[in-house]
Amino acid sequence: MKTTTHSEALHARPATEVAEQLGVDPQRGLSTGEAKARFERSGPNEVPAEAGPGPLLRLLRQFHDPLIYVLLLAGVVTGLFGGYVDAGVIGGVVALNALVGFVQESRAQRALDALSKILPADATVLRDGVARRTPAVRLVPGDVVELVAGDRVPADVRLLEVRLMEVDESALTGESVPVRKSADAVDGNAVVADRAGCAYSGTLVTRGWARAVVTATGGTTELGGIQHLVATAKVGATPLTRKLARFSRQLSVAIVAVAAGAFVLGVVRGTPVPEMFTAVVALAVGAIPEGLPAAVAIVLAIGVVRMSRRGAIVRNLPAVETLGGTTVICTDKTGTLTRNRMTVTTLAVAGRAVSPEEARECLVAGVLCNDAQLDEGDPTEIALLESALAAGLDPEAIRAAAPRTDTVPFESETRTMTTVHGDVGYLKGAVEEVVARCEDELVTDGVRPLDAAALDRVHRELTAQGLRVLAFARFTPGSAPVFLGLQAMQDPPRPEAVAAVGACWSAGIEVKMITGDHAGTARSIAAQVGLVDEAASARVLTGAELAALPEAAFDETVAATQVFARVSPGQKLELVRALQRRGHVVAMTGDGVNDAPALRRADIGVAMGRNGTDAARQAADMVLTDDDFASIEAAVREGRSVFDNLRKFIAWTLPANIGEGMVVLVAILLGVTLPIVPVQILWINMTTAVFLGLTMAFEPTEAGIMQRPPRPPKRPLFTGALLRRVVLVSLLLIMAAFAAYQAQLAAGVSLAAARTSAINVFVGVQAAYLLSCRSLDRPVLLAWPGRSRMFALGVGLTAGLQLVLTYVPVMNTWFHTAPVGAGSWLWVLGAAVVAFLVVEADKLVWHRLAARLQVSPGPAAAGRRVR
Ligand SMILES: Nc1ncnc2c1ncn2[C@@H]1O[C@H](COP(=O)(O)OP(=O)(O)OP(=O)(O)O)[C@@H](O)[C@H]1O
Repeated sequence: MKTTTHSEALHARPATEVAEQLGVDPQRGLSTGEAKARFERSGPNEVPAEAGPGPLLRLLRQFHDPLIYVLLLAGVVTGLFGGYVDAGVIGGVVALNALVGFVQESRAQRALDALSKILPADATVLRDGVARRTPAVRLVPGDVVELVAGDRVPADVRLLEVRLMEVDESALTGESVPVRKSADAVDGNAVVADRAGCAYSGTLVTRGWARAVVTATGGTTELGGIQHLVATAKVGATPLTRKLARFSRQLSVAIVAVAAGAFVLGVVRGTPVPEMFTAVVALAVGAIPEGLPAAVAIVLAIGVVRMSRRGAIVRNLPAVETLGGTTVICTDKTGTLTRNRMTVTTLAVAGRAVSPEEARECLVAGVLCNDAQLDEGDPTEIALLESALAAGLDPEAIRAAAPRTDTVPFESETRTMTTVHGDVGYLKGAVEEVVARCEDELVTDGVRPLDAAALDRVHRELTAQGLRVLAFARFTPGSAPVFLGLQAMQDPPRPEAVAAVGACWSAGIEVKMITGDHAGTARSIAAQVGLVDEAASARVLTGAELAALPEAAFDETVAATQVFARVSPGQKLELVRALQRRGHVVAMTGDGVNDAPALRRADIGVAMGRNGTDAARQAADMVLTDDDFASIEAAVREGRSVFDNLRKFIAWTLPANIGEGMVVLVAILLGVTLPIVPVQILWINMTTAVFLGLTMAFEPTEAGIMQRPPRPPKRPLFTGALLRRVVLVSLLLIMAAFAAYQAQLAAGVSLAAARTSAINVFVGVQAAYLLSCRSLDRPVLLAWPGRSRMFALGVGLTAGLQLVLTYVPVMNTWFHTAPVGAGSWLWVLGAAVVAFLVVEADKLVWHRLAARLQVSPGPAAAGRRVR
């Protein structure tokens, strides 16, 4: 690992000295002006992205393809034998293909690049004595920052003041056990992993708090030095793209073999070598679905962009595929199903609801044991400030009168928070936790032993209304706390979440709630959002019950439970595992540092963009910009749509390609003149692949997409139905082209005109089949997916191009075509209609058959309820 003498000096010296050397007062931070001046010098705090290849290189790379080499060779050979025009056309087609590939690649990449920048990365920075959230890119050496559990360390820092801090440095050192930090200097020779007094950019604070001074930013950090910065969204291979790439390689080899055979056969029969050579090259180029992997990447990228518009940012491409197959969604309650806008509605003291006057001590505790400001902080704590304000108290004055001397911050594990203000301390948190530590409670006329039964009764009443209940206690350090009372707050469900939960149910996707809140509250909110029919019938398990489950019954009980309450983050991982063992594809939400393992393990880890921690976002496959459950449902819908569109694209492209190749092959085998000559095959291949095939990537979501069960995880991409369709349509294409060609010749037109008819018929059938592909399994007119501008545009453009090919003289010269009459166009129309009807009839027959052979329901369908 790279160590500079400069940073060695920093970790080996006392923190105060380091601050001094960096010219900053640790209590005040830099001044805004100084920070600005330093920013000019140091530049933004980001690791300069590795410059990718320039546009020219990327364009040239489009030619780096064995197929293109063959094609270019064919062009050269054709040219050498005097076929200058054909050679030119081949060259033009190759150039066009490269250009289209270049433009598409750039667009997909740009869309994804833009997305990766949406993820916010802020840091708490002290400047002019005030702590503020500031974009981490603005940090400069000398800045004083505060770090708490959940933060990603925004730059290399020397720790000034540390409270129980632990940092996960695995991104840097590979060591996955979090490291304990302190403000102490260590030996000058210590390696990065042993420098307790420093923290490094990109590592994660897993526990505690610290104040630190920035020592290095941007490219000069340890992480920048070794170029390890975790890039966010990346274009990468997915299981599907890998499968497809393998498939198209295998197919290519087979086709090349067939072409070689055809070449030998043709030459033996006496066809001139150059002519035969261009013919088999056309066969190969026509039949090989060279655009398949690229098209799949484009479809996925479009899916990512569409999802981002619906509030879901996908961090890795395979997630788009997986999303569509999700069978269960495990979601948080607060903020995801509810608005995370809390209002205290009830105060209770001594086991009964009381007026604000009677709950004064409880309200004061809510103000003091609280990190929020009225306009900033944890919504739960803001609600406590507001309730005090509403009761006529002045939070600022209360805080000023009792300055805080110590804090034990809130953690999901302990569910409590403690503050000390000189000789009085306050405790707030989950009712069970606080009660367990109190023996006495405050009543109007003094202190009496805690009436647990009365408290329990009122607590149960409050949670049954879906209220989130916090308990408060006061203590003098060293003695047992006195119970002060309860504040119960309302957090209304999001209306859009209610609709989304319903949509998930009808899509055969189970929704489970996992919350740190009380079982009663969870049960009531579950009923309010429609996650269960009524609160009483909900199957609710608490974290403690979960822990006590016998192993044998664990998976089954988890699968049958809808609400999990008082769950610790560690248990989320167990839940994911149990559901996966039951064959589920699991989406799991999380926002805390401790949720990271569960998010990683889940098939789709979902983190919150607004209220989540960086740690959760790093571990997630998808980030919700609005923290809203409805966005998960929308993403699943898009995921299904993407998968549909992929299948549609493949179902269209394979027969089109095979048909193109087979026209040549069949003619060679039969020893007849070619109905479509090589340059024409190239024309068809290039124009239709782009203007017809790619429109499938833009198909709107089919109606009813969320009314069918999730795709079984193991269903292969190439189903029997798809293969049958490929054979059928390839045959249709070949027959139509040959029939039109022969009929036109018989009618006495020129060879060029007959071939032009064959081309137009071929393209016409491809367009008709494209229409049919808009719904793969059901007759398209019955399952009409709605208007698609892209589809109309694609078909329109293709028609226009065919007219140009047919009637523009220069095209006639280049492509050996000739103007045709009305009779020829009737052939096009007829063939298109017949092909369309045949495919639709085929769907109808198989649809009926499939309905009769009803497949047995999968795990998700079994758990589905009728609503
Ligand atoms: N700031 C806080 N101070 C003290 N106790 C708190 C605080 N916030 C929450 N609690 C207590 O801890 C419990 C668990 O809260 P936590 O934030 O872990 O889960 P949650 O937000 O209710 O649920 P979810 O996991 O659905 O977001 C709450 O029910 C409450 O009793």
